[in-house]
Amino acid sequence: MKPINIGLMGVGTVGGGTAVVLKRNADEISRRAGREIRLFMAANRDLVRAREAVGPEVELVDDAFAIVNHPDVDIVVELIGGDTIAKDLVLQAIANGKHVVTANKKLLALHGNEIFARAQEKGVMVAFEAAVAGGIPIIKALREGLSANRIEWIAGIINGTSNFILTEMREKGSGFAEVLAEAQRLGYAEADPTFDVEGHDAGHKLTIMASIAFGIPMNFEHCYLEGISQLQGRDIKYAEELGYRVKLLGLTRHTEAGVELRVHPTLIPESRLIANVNGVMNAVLAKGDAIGPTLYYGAGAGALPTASAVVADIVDVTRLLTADPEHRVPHLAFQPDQLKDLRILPMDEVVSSYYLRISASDRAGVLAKITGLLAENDISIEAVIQKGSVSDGSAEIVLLTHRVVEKQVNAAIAAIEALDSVKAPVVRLRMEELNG
Ligand SMILES: NC(=O)C1=CN([C@@H]2O[C@H](COP(=O)(O)OP(=O)(O)OC[C@H]3O[C@@H](n4cnc5c(N)ncnc54)[C@H](O)[C@@H]3O)[C@@H](O)[C@H]2O)C=CC1
Ligand SMILES: N[C@@H](CC=O)C(=O)O
Ligand code: NA
Repeated sequence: MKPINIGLMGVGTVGGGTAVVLKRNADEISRRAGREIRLFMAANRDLVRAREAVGPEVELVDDAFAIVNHPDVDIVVELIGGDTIAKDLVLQAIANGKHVVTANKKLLALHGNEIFARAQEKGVMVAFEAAVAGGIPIIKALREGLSANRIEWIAGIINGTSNFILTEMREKGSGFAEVLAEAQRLGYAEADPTFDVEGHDAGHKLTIMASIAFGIPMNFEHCYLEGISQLQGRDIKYAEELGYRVKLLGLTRHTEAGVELRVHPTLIPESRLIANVNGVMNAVLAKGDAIGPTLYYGAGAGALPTASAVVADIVDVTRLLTADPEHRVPHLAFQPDQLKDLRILPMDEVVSSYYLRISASDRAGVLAKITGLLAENDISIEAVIQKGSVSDGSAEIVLLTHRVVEKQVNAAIAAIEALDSVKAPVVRLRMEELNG
């Protein structure tokens, strides 16, 4: 049987890793796919670096359109990133009837609705396992393994760079900028690392998972994003004293009122497995009504782990090439005409528990005033610690609340900040039990 010809666009961290895995495991891969899979052509801006990665036998070009328009390329692998040229290339590949494998979560979260519609019309596959949680086969698990379930919620540590930064800061006391530079050197970070540390990348991945889990279109524009750049070391420390770890979490939940779609630093009880996921590792907790909570763990970024997912998609697509398009697994798990446009809840309507840190004058009666304002807003307190007076005569009060709608917490914070004895903005972090 004729080999499957791969056209690789972008030979950087993930593209280079993909070339390595395709070559190193060629025998295993073709035994699984049922035919030889060969790297036929590659495109990269820097031809010298790309040549080192792909070897002498592969045709190398600097114009990726030469790949999507080449009649002998069967599967186009997009590993350039971003949503400008990558979008044009993917749409052109689809228009030319080629199957696509991509690791590009930004492209899918922002333009997936259009891309999957075009792919559907042309009867081609767009596979994207590497786009969410790197090497962890989470797309496969959500789309196929849990297809009997009504998925209730998903919570994930889905940005390796942020988790690496939080871990290094906590364990070694390293500085934020220094650890971010290390994450960039190791190839974990996005081309623009603000996407990692401000929560955008996790938001892209969460958007894709919510779409597959609940059968909704991509809704990235409604995803709430808060990253780790403003997180302070003392809050991580106080959280630990109270038995919690702080993680950048992507959380999506199907409620009667709509779908929560939010990314933010989150306190998680330290006894949970997911609270102990460190470094560049990712983990996704998915709760199905039949199976209960399930946990998926593995490397969320880096050349070879991400290539593992890219190559698995290439194998999947190869196996299904001859299948009637109607009998393939739908791109977004649900049949395309069964997607529902559910409402995404604004943050005001989200229900969570909260960590509040209040810097107040160390005077009698201040704590009573604060707890009074919380009570006025129907917020009950789970724990309080007061840190001793600091040199300027102020003290820090750290409170954990029970679950309450966010609008009420915002109202209470505004009232607390209006007190004469409160001098600085209240620090507010969300807290999730994640116990099913
Ligand atoms: N690095 C990681 O651990 C992971 C990355 N991803 C995604 O994989 C994709 C690629 O990421 P990386 O490999 O890290 O990026 P990278 O920056 O290392 O590689 C991108 C490559 O594309 C090339 N390129 C840029 N514009 C081009 C153009 N117009 N024509 C041809 N080549 C061009 C660059 O020269 C570079 O070699 C992105 O969508 C990223 O979000 C997904 C999961 C993990
Ligand atoms: N920049 C991303 C790469 C993988 O998706 C991350 O750090 O997780
Ligand atoms: Na994955």
